[in-house]
Amino acid sequence: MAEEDSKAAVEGSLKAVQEMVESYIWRDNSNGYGPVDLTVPLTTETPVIDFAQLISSSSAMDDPQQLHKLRSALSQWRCFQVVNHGIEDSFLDEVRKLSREFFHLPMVEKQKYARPLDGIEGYGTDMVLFENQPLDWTDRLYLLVSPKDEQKLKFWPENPGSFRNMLYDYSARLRQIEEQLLKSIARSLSVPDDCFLNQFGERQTMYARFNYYPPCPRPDLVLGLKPHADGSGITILLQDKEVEGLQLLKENQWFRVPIIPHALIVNIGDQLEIMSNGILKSPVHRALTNSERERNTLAMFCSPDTAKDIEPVEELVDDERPRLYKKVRNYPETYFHYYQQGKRPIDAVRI
Ligand SMILES: O=C(O)CCC(=O)C(=O)O
Ligand SMILES: [Fe+2]
Repeated sequence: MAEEDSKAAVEGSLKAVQEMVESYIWRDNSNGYGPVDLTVPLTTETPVIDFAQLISSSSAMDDPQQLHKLRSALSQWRCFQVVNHGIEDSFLDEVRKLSREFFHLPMVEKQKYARPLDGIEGYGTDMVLFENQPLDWTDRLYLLVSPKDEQKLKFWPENPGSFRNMLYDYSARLRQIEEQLLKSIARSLSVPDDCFLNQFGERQTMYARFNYYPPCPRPDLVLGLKPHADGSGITILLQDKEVEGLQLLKENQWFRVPIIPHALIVNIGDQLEIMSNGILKSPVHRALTNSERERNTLAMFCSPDTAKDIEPVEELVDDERPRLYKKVRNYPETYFHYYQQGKRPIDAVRI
């Protein structure tokens, strides 16, 4: 190769790397969520709900105090941490260990479960749908867990060996917690216990998203996960036990969510916002990166059956509070489209 040509080739590839790096930089252009900020306050008051006490308050012996606590957690933070949920600490540690082991496998092994270009399930990075889309500094494994007959096992890792069983067990345990929470949330709003669950239907969906954030040299410029609210009904998140990273937007200010090692974080998704006629709101949140340590989290998205219409429950619509959202079916479809543009999908279904 002539000297000039090889110089051009080097410059070309440097430019390509430069462009790649640029595409990870979070630019706060039009959406107003602000720049990456590593110094925001820690939320000392993120509500903590004792699940065992909450459940006993949903039985005949009603305990209004727990329901009030839940109601105020939801209206102030739109999110809470659940302790005493009945899942053993050792099992949660096992879930974390297996997910870390998966992401540490050689790329050729992980590629066996790679997400196809036109699909959403499998192992991979952000779907790039638009020019200038800021990329998330993360690898993910995204799997549909329910309904069972729609699982695509070809994307479910067989390595580590107990990964699949772990996911079966974990999702079954979470399903029970989810159903109890939806009943308690309904009760805290003084509407019939089953009104949200009925809209979720017999074939409600559950997706697991394993998030792996590798160490990033510029946590001040690059986000692990850009600001978003979840498109689920509710999301149950297992945070990393040691490395913090989740931030929550409350009244236009970002707060760091503290680690409670064996708690589950629950947040409202857009579809429960719709069903509650906006009395509940889905919180905007984002994940930061860390320059020294990787971070692993597992989000379980629990949502209504995509073949069913969802809409505000009638008990929460009246003359004083008119209906605020349209009837929608298959909300996740709308969601993905808007999400990747950094827009709020919920705005598309407001009346
Ligand atoms: O990793 C986190 O802390 C947040 C994950 C999350 O928000 C999501 O997967 O939707
Ligand atoms: Fe999220």
